[in-house]
Amino acid sequence: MIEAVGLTKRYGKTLAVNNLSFSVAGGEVTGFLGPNGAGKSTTMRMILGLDNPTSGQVRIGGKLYRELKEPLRTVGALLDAKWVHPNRSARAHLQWMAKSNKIPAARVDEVLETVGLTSVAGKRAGGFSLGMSQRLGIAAALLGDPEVLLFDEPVNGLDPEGILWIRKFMHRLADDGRTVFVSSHLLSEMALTASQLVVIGKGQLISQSSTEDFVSRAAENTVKVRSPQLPALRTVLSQASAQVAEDGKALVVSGLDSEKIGEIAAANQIVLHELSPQTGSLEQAFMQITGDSVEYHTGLETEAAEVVAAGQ
Ligand SMILES: Nc1ncnc2c1ncn2[C@@H]1O[C@H](COP(=O)(O)OP(=O)(O)OP(=O)(O)O)[C@@H](O)[C@H]1O
Repeated sequence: MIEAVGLTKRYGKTLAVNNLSFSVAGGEVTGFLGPNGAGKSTTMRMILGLDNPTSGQVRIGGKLYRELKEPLRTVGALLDAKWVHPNRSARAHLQWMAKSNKIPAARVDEVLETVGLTSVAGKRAGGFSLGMSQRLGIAAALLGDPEVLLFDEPVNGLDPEGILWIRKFMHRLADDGRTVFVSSHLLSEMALTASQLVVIGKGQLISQSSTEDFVSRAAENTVKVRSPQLPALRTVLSQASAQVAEDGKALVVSGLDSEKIGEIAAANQIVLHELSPQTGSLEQAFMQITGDSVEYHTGLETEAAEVVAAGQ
């Protein structure tokens, strides 16, 4: 369990994190989503005691990081996968970490096995691919068998196989009952990985909810209806207080679900050729909700929104 209350971090004139409160529960993967520069890494560093909040606080299992007696046994983190001594082997790197944290040496081979690095454990970590480095970073995070795991942009730069591996691995950790908090600006990836979302923009909380709720709340849910009797259908739907727009030979209806629309059409003996709910995507929801919170507008956001809209 992670609990942030009024968490704030100021760097000179930059308010990187602004009065942020949220909580992350065990047994689920929680995504930490926000545009570039939103304050995700700063928040993660404060959770891990690597940066001090200007005000507010964040607790792990009820304790501040500095109050944890053996931090690695409570919380493990993958912040920067390339943070290893390049000439050390994977095993030597983990042995050094285990020793300095009073973790039994036998645990090293266990975590190497867990992340699938046993066969390359004796090789120089400096020669590892990004995917292997990520696995080594995850092995390090798991050394103390912690209840809480933080991953900062873990799939950045990975190939599809590496992305799939990380996604499945996170689900496994959550299924064990652990608290898994993972930051990303990749929305589609988060939709597949996380069942809960904490969304921030410009350092402030935008939303905390299930991924499902986030999408359905933000993206407009409409129903596309085609009929040879469009004018009559339009009239009866408007009378039922639906908002009706015309899109070529179809109507786009909001304010009524497809069941209700079908019933109204049947009651009025109107033939339907199509009745299809149009659900918004996570991308649309994200654009809509964080639109005003993107720190540096490049025009790409609008372009991306148009691409998403055109694909619907
Ligand atoms: N050490 C620092 N000194 C000064 N400003 C900083 C420092 N660290 C972060 N910032 C600023 O704080 C804001 C939040 O940065 P942060 O890296 O936390 O965002 P982020 O959401 O992780 O972004 P990204 O997705 O690009 O990694 C940015 O404006 C950044 O420039």
